[in-house]
Amino acid sequence: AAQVQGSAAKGAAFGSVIAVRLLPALVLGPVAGVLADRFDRRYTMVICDLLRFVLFASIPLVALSGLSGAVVVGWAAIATFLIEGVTLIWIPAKEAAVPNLIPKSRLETANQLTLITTYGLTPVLAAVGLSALDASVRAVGSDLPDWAQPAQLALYFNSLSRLATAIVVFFGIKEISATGRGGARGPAEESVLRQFLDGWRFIGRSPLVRGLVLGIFGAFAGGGIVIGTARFFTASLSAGDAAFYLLFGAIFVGLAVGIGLGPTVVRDMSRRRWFGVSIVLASASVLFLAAAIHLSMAMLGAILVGAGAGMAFLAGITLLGSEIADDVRGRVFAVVQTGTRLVLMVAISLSSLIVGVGGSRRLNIADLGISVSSTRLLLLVAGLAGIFAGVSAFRQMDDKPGVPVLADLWGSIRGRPLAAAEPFTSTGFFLVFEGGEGAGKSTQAEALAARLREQGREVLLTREPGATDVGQRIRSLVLDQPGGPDLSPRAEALLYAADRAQHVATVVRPALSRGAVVISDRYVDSSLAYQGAGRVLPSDEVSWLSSWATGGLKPDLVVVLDVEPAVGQARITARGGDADRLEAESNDFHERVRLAFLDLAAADPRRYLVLDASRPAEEVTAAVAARVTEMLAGPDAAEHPDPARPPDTSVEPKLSDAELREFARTDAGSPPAAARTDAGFPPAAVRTDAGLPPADDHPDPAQASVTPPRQAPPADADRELGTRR
Ligand SMILES: Nc1ncnc2c1ncn2[C@@H]1O[C@H](COP(=O)(O)OP(=O)(O)OP(=O)(O)O)[C@@H](O)[C@H]1O
Ligand SMILES: Cc1cn([C@H]2C[C@H](O)[C@@H](COP(=O)(O)O)O2)c(=O)[nH]c1=O
Repeated sequence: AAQVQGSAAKGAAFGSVIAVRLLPALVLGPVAGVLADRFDRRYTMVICDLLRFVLFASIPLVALSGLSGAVVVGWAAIATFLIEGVTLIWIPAKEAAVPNLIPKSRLETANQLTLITTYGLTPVLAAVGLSALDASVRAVGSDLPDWAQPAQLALYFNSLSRLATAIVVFFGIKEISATGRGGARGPAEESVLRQFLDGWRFIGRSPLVRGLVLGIFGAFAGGGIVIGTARFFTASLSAGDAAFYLLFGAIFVGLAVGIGLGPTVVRDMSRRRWFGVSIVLASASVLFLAAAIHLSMAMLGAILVGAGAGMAFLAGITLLGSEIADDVRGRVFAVVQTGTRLVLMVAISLSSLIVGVGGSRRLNIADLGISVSSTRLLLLVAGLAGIFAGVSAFRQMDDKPGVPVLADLWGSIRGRPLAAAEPFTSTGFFLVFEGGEGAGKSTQAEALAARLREQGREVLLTREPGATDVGQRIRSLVLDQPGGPDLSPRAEALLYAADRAQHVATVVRPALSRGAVVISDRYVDSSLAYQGAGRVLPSDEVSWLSSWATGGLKPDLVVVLDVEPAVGQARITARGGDADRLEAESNDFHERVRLAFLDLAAADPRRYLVLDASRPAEEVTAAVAARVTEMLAGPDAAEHPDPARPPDTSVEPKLSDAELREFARTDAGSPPAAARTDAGFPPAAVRTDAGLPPADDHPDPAQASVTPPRQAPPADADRELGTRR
């Protein structure tokens, strides 16, 4: 088509070639999915294979029949077209059946095997086998009968391989009928049209599927552009055909590496996240290709493109297989299959047309005479579009909102993926006071609690360690001295984490679920500062431990009361009593602790308020109250205009139970914007950390009592921890 003279004719020729290649996919693709979901998949596969057996065999047989060359070629084209069509029906039936035969945990390994054999081993074996056949047939002599020509033999082989598959599937894998959408159920009751429309509706409605489809199409579009521009690209490197094949080979090496080693490298990383990250990797590598000035750079880029695409492909089909219900799986696979063909063909054809026409242009920018190649521009656009698709897919599918992706990836590679926030719905506000010894945390926490109660809010004043029965025992283990246990830093970190886990599960979460304002004297940052910076344990490990203990619960606001250790120490001495194990640590230790608090605050200024705690207590209280009032009024002020009235939990959650359940099944990664928690805003709105809480995670407010650490709780509804000293 590209060689046709005249741009209009060229365009028409291109259009027809694309149309002919895509017609079977366009016509049969949508129906294929309905067939896979409507009928017994085993019979569908067997019938398709028998048809392919006949069609493949017919090509050489017609050639032998003595009909004219035009008829032979014409039939070969028609048969190929029909084979393509039948294959389009066979693939979704097979793809939708596989997840029913394999345990979910082994699906990825099965997909690895399928992809490596389909795209790696089998084509190579076929090429080697065919050339061996060709060589041995030629060795026999030139006067071979027509039926024994290598191409004819290859077609008979194809034909027989379909017959073999049909026999194996029919007699050997009867489970295909017994599981999932099997023949026992017979054709579905809805009409084909209805099923077809339902399939599309499902894809449009489900963020997971939308994300997958978007990501896969984006990746294929990028891949198509890379293939379409490859020859021009090697020319722009002043390299010849050999370089073109080298780059092509590099992409396949990358694919094999991605598919073969990807899961071993990322280990337990969420597959939803891995999918998005892989697409971004592939697309960023396309950008790298666009900028390559040497063949070695291009080779590296091509390997990375392949690796990213291979990982995305593997993650994508595994997610499709494992997360999509059996009754729509065939239709989803069919859409993906049809769409990818379409996107790939259009991307290859259009990109080669554009770069063919565009060539290389010399732009005179400020007399610099810069040469801009349309190939590279196109690669640039493809890379950017791919990154956009990857990021969008990631956002749609993310099942760990709030967990930083690079840290999560790194944790996964090291074998310690970060935990997703625990499912949880909150209408409350969580505030933490942090700081060194004697900074005034208890003083400020009590003052704030009193103010908020005056406004009619339910306030829970609590602390770490020691807010629960278990916590009190832990507190005396970690802090009592002399005569206390000689704790190692790790044991100390684990004890604080255990106290926190109990505290969050039995005190903090229940109160937040009720809509209370929870004020805690110390929380996670104390572990990061004392065990991390103070005891010099790796802070990411301490952070992981705390995040695991709390199920990812983050405060809405952390107030860091900053004071020089000497000043705090003087206040404690003035207060009287013996220094505990940590108070008795060196000045250097307490300096490290102080700097750690300041570093934590600097890294996330929206969630922290750092105050100079050497100022008079009342000034500090006023500053805290101003920030808290602003946050509590925040974007939700209109929702709870009367501060004397606690938030109306009867309107929460905003989604019905059924919607929440659906949401949790298909979209646990994307809580509605109003319900997000990680950034701290909106404080008084519903907080769902990860979609639907399991049934027993809805604590009964009546039972969600706080165990007082030192004295009985006051009789009123607000529960308070006793004064500590
Ligand atoms: N801004 C302030 N200026 C002077 N003294 C203060 C100030 N805030 C608190 N104090 C006093 O300092 C002492 C320690 O205060 P507080 O118990 O509130 O500190 P803390 O940070 O909770 O201590 P700890 O680290 O032991 O938990 C108390 O006697 C308190 O009255
Ligand atoms: C939560 C937490 C606390 N610590 C240390 C900090 C203090 O020295 C004590 C608690 O005493 P306080 O008088 O109640 O402030 O424990 C820690 O090292 N790690 C933590 O996670």
